[in-house]
Amino acid sequence: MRVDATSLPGVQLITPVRHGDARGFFSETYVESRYETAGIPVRFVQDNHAMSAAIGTVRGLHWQIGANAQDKLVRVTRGAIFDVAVDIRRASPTFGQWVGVELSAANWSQLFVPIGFAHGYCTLHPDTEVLYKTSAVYDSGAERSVRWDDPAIGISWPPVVDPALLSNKDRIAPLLADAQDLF
Ligand SMILES: Cc1cn([C@H]2C[C@H](O)[C@@H](COP(=O)(O)OP(=O)(O)O[C@H]3O[C@H](C)C(=O)[C@H](O)[C@H]3O)O2)c(=O)[nH]c1=O
Repeated sequence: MRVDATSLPGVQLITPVRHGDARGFFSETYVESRYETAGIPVRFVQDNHAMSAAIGTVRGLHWQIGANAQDKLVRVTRGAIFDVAVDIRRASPTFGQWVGVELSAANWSQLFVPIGFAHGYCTLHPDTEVLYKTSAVYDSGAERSVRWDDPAIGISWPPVVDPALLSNKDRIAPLLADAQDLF
């Protein structure tokens, strides 16, 4: 398993080993003890699976607050995404800064997004499937969001987001300056 730091301390890129043979491959995509050793001492309690049919689908930027704040471990099993984490901890020296990485079925990489970061992605292929673990369960009342294209954050999204396919919730998300319940 390879672990790489990103430009945002705490946000890590993990690439598990894929054992290939004439049939295909086998991969241990999560082993708690191995991830603890890698600096991800998190107990995950929920698995999510999202499929997006269209290229240029944007989901995010989201987080949960309070007891339902979530660490996330994100991977792609079909297609590809540009996966983004944004530091929303007001006291952080990197507040408002973002990091983006391509996660794909081809590169098999995972992104660890700790509590304190907003998360979002855009799809780079049709029928992209994203699987991710969270360290707290879903609570719609604890969900908060900020606009994916807020100029104050300035994420360099790939051209596929022109036009972006958005949920109604994401279409009306607030700017960072107006967002509620940052960390
Ligand atoms: C997140 C979530 C959603 N849902 C239900 C609620 C809606 O009926 C439906 C779609 O929810 P939503 O539009 O919030 O899904 P996304 O836009 O993909 O939201 C996710 O987007 C970004 C990328 C994230 O990191 C979060 O995990 C999450 O906010 O699934 C559930 O039942 N459980 C859940 O954990």
